[in-house]
Amino acid sequence: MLFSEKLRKEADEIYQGIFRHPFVEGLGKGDLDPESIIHYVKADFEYLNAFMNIYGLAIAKSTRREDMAYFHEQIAFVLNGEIHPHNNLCRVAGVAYDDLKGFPLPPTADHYVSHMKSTALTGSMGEILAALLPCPWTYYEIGKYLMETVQPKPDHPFYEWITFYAEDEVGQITNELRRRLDTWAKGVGPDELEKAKVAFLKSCQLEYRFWDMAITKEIWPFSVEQEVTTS
Ligand SMILES: Cc1ncc(C[n+]2csc(CCO)c2C)c(N)n1
Repeated sequence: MLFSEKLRKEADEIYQGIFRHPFVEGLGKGDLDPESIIHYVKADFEYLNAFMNIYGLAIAKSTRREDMAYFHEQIAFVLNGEIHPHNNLCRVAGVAYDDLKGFPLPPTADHYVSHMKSTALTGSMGEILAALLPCPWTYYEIGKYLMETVQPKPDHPFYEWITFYAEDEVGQITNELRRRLDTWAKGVGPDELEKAKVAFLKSCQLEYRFWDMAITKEIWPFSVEQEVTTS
């Protein structure tokens, strides 16, 4: 069994929890609370900015041009592609996308980004790939799950969101990340594999919590000024 297949098996309970999460159910039913959508998009815009920073850290660690080119391509996808599902969410919530940019990350999103950043700074290439993988992989599976269970028509409120993540492009991103992780895994010992597994499972848990964060509209306990470094 490939390393990524083992990871997927270990994380199955978390994936099933994500498919049944109220936010994901709401996407399927088309009846999400606009305030939860707004909370999600505000956090996700900054999460995606941090995600691009992390790809930049991965480039800094790369020793092969081929790896640099790969991470560079991924930045372009996040920059240009992920706008579409966000625009869909904003339209349903009745808000302008520009009004949701530049907000500090709520605690869970902050934790998720910190986990990926510290892994990128201190971990091996395999650990970095493992920490990044649940991001496209859980969304691709959510997309496919909603396609199968809801079979949305173009008039479904979240048709673009669902079809965007169920599409081949996100599938290919997932498969390419898996392929790279599996190649790395073949050349390292059990201690290295264990560290990558821990990084992967933590990101899966934080994907679950990210949905929770939107439903509960999670905020910091005190409203002190917080720095936002991107816009
Ligand atoms: C919390 C959170 N997790 C995953 C995604 C989806 N996503 C983000 S970047 C990317 C491409 C990876 O190269 C994908 C599929 C999201 N938007 N927000």
